[in-house]
Amino acid sequence: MELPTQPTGSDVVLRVEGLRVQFGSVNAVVDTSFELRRGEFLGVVGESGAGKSATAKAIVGLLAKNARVSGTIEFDGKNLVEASGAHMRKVRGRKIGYIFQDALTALDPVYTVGYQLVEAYLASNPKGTKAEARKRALEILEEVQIRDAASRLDAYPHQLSGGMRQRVAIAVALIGDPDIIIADEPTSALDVTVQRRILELLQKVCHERNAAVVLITHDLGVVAQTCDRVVVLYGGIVAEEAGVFDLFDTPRHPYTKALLDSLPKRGDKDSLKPIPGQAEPVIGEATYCPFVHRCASATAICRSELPQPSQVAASEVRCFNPRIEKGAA
Ligand SMILES: Nc1ncnc2c1ncn2[C@@H]1O[C@H](COP(=O)(O)OP(=O)(O)OP(=O)(O)O)[C@@H](O)[C@H]1O
Repeated sequence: MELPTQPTGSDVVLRVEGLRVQFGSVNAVVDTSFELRRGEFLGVVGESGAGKSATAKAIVGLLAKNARVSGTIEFDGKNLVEASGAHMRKVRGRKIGYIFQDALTALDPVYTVGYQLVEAYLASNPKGTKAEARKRALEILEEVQIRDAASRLDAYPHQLSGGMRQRVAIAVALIGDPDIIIADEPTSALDVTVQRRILELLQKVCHERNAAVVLITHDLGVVAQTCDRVVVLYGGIVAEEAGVFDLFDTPRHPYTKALLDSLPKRGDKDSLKPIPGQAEPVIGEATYCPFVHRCASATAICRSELPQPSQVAASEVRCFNPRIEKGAA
């Protein structure tokens, strides 16, 4: 289906509307909507099973074959949900780059770093020459701060450390100059210091290119460090969407509040409050709030209806009983 280009403002580069992903009777993504604006870092946060990866994979067309997808993922005037495999192969890597948690799965173990960068460059620049691609590969390795970049071109992925591999994965994602990067838990396999450096690098190189980033993570610390705006997923719906400052300052959804309370506070081990209970997969139609079993603010309506998005001050919230602080609009 052809869609009119940019219907919701010229700075919107990707629009997800009513996205649904089902694996048999499991509703991995129930009904998810958000927009991504040019040059911004959008965090998609939530616990395991919330539907983060399914959302990311739907955007790049890499869902498992048993997935049923509906809704709209509007990019460049097309609904990617209905796009052909050939169209997705053109979009992926060239216009939408992606970085996954484990660079070892993203990088091909049998090819050198240089070969993979050259291939990625030529896929996005079919008229380019091998010499040009090799030059660009070297430049981008230097840009992602790989020391001794010239000799690393001939290295195989397993010869590099985890942090270096993730830098190479970032280089592969960026070499085609995409408008968007989807980064799914890009640093969770790395130790904390390497994680911080990689995130700073991702921020720097994406800001320089004005590339927008969807950063998928279960780690609110990562969100605070890097993101402009945040989408909180729970049970396959967007529980809350807000600017990063508003989200941390005045969480409106009881789940967002619980997530923030579950973070360890500096110097106060007793402050940590884990969220009681466990997230449950959504089986069949979603007819009530998915957070209801764990929510201290739940009322009768939460058990019988799925809340729709509503605006509370600067946040969009799907909750019948959002947190409305004194003084908030
Ligand atoms: N290929 C699949 N077949 C069947 N069910 C799947 C498949 N992939 C995901 N699911 C289910 O869909 C739901 C959402 O999974 P998803 O991987 O999107 O969650 P997530 O938020 O990314 O979690 P995590 O942080 O653990 O990766 C889960 O209940 C999961 O078991």
